[in-house]
Amino acid sequence: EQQHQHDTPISRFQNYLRINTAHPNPNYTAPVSFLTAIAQTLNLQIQTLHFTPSKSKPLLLLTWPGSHPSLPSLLLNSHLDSVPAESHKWAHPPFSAHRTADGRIFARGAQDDKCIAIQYLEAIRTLKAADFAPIRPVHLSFVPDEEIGGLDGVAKFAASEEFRDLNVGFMLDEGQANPGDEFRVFYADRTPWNLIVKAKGAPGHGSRLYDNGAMENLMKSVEVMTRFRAAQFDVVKAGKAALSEVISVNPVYLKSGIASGDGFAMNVQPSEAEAGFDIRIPPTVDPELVRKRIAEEWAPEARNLTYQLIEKGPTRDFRGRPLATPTDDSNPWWSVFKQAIASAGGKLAKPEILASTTDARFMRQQGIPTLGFSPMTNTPILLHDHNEFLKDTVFLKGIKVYESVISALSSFVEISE
Ligand SMILES: CSCC[C@H](NC=O)C(=O)O
Ligand SMILES: [Zn+2]
Ligand SMILES: [Zn+2]
Repeated sequence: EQQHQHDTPISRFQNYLRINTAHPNPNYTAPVSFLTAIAQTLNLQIQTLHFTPSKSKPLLLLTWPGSHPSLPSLLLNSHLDSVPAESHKWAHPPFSAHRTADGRIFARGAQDDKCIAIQYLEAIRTLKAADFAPIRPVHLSFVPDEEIGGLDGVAKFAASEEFRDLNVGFMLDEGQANPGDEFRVFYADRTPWNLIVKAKGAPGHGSRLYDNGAMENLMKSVEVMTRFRAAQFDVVKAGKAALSEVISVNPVYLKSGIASGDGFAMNVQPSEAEAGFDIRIPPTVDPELVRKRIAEEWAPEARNLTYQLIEKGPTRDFRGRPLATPTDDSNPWWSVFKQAIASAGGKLAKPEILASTTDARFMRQQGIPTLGFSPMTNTPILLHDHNEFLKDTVFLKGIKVYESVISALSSFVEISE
């Protein structure tokens, strides 16, 4: 039966997955054309925005107008790009969107996050077919470069006049799968920092023992950071916090040595050494304390160390508050969202902080309440992994969930006290 249906929610999902938008050279033209064509069939308003002079990083913005255009709107966000895939390590090619007999659809982006892009649109298709009309405007943004930090995507969009004109009251962005049967929801991300520590020291013969070599200076630094890492991890291991609630510090590269031929001069102690770290800061931590720790303990000048700290996005909103969206009755959007999940027959897990990072931080910076949500239950967490897949039944159930969520969020009118 399925084989005879060439234009279904599943086939549209598969066709979207077949567009290779993996870094380092994501094709942004093809997905924008593909989604534009769908938007035309749904009679949505269509805009393509550019925030780079070369116009190579389009942002597609769709609008379903509301009957009360002056009310704050709902924004549904997803990113166009994906991380690279090592094809030869996959059971099915990562841009084939191959569907197995048991319904698993394999593709890079199946979970992260092309599912939600098509689910938003399919939910709108169903709602329109049922003559549902939103009170608030509903906007959909399909953005470039999330996987590389979003600086030419959401960061510029969130700061733009076009964005201000949307008068966004609430945003939904991507979340993460759950192997269990509850829907996960995320009220904050951790902020990513890159730290590069550089050591200098006296060079010398490989046989000599002396103080203050570059390697020794760097390794002391690595030791101190490793101890901090272990202490944070112990808190998690003791069950006192989730992984996403502590600071993570992970070394990602080490660089030193005097090149010689195909290898290194083994009897020369080098005069320079360098290490790179991925650091993630939860919203509960004062970032200033981490900056201080880096300067005083991890890379002190006194040990001949210098460092470069690249903070990839904000840690506080424009009022100086942590980037976290309230998930209690103080946030009317939360209550409506929660109720809509229940109406769709779903169970909601306890709201979490996301261990990684999404575009949501730039919206929270603007003070816009934003939840991370990808309706994937009974699904292994495969984002950025080999053999990323999503089951057809899970994908279709997600459309139903969004029908409930989009209709509820776009039609509630806040009762002011
Ligand atoms: C430097 S921002 C990188 C954003 C990226 N997002 C998804 O994986 C992440 O590493 O969490
Ligand atoms: Zn993602
Ligand atoms: Zn990702």
